[in-house]
Amino acid sequence: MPDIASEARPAVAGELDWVGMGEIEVPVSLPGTDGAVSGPARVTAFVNLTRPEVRGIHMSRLYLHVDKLLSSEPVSPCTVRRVLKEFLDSHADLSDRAMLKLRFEHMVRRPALESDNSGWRSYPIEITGIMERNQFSLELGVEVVYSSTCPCSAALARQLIQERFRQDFDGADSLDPAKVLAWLGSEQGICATPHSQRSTAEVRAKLVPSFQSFPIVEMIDRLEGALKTPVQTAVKRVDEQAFARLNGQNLMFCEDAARRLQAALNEDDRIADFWLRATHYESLHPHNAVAVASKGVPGGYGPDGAIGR
Ligand SMILES: Nc1nc2c(ncn2[C@@H]2O[C@H](COP(=O)(O)OP(=O)(O)OP(=O)(O)O)[C@@H](O)[C@H]2O)c(=O)[nH]1
Repeated sequence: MPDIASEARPAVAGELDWVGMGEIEVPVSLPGTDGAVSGPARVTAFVNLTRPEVRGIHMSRLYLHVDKLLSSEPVSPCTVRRVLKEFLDSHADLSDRAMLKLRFEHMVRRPALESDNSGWRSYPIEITGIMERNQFSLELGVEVVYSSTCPCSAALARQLIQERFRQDFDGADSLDPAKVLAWLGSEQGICATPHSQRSTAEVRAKLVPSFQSFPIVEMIDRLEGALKTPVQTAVKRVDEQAFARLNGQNLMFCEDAARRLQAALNEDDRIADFWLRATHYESLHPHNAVAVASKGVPGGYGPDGAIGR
C-alpha cells in the first residue's frame, strides 16, 4: 500500500509545534475515588514534528496507544506518563515532545446541607500531560459552580430596610417586640433583597510529579470549602434556608471569590503552580464580573492561563 505520510515529501517543508488528533472518543475511569463514577472522555493526542522534510506523523499509532492504555486501565499520572512515552517511542525519529489531554465530566454524589438527602454533581475535568526532553509535567483543570451574593447590593438593601423601619415605626412611643418581629417577617418590612448570581471557578493546577492518583475530589472539596456556597443538588426547605444563611455569611465580589480560591490553593503543597478565574454571571448586568489570579511563579501561568514559555 502506498504510504504517503512516510514516503512523499511535503510541497512546503517546515517543523510543526504540534500535530495529532483532537476529540478522540474514549471511556475513562479513575481509581480511588470512593463513590464517584466517570464516563466518556474526549482526548487530544499530539506530538511535534521536528523533521521539516517529512510529510506526516503516524496518526494511527497515537490513536492505538490512547485506546490501549486509557480504555483498559484507570487513569492515573502513571498512565498519562506511559501514553506519552509510547507516543515518543513510536515517533522516535520525528518527535521530541508529546502532549495528552483528557476532558471528561466527573460525577460525585454530594450531601444536602441539612436534610439526609444527596444528589449528583457533574464536574468538568481536564487533565493535560506533556513530555518534553524527558521532563514530565501534569496539569489538572477543574470547574466548580457556586452562588455569589453581592456585598454592595446587600448593604444597599439593608439601608432600604432601615429606612422602611424608620418610616413604619417613627413616632411610636415604645417598640412592641411582637410588632417588630412580625415586621421583620413581612415582605413589606424586608423590602429589598441583594442580587445573587450563579458563578463559576475555573482552576488549572500544575501538580508536583509524585501523585499516585489525580486529587480530583480533594481539589473540588478544597475549592468548594473555600467558597462556602457551592450549588446544591437535592434541596428541601431546611437545605434552602441553610443555603440562604451561607450566602448571607459569605457575601462575595468576584475579587473576594478569586482571593479565597487563591489562598486555598496556595495552602496545597501538592500544587506547584496554578491559574484561576472566578466568573460571576451577574443578574444586575447583562455582562459578567471576572477576576483572575495565579500563584505568581516566575515563568508560570500568564493571565490567560497559558503556561508562559
Ligand atoms: N499524517 C496524517 N495522517 C492522516 C491525516 N488525515 C488522515 N490520515 C491518515 O491516518 C492514517 C494512519 O496513518 P499512519 O499511522 O501513518 O498509518 P500506517 O502507515 O498504516 O501505520 P504505520 O505503519 O504504523 O505508520 C493514514 O491512512 C493517513 O492517511 C493527516 O492529516 N495527517
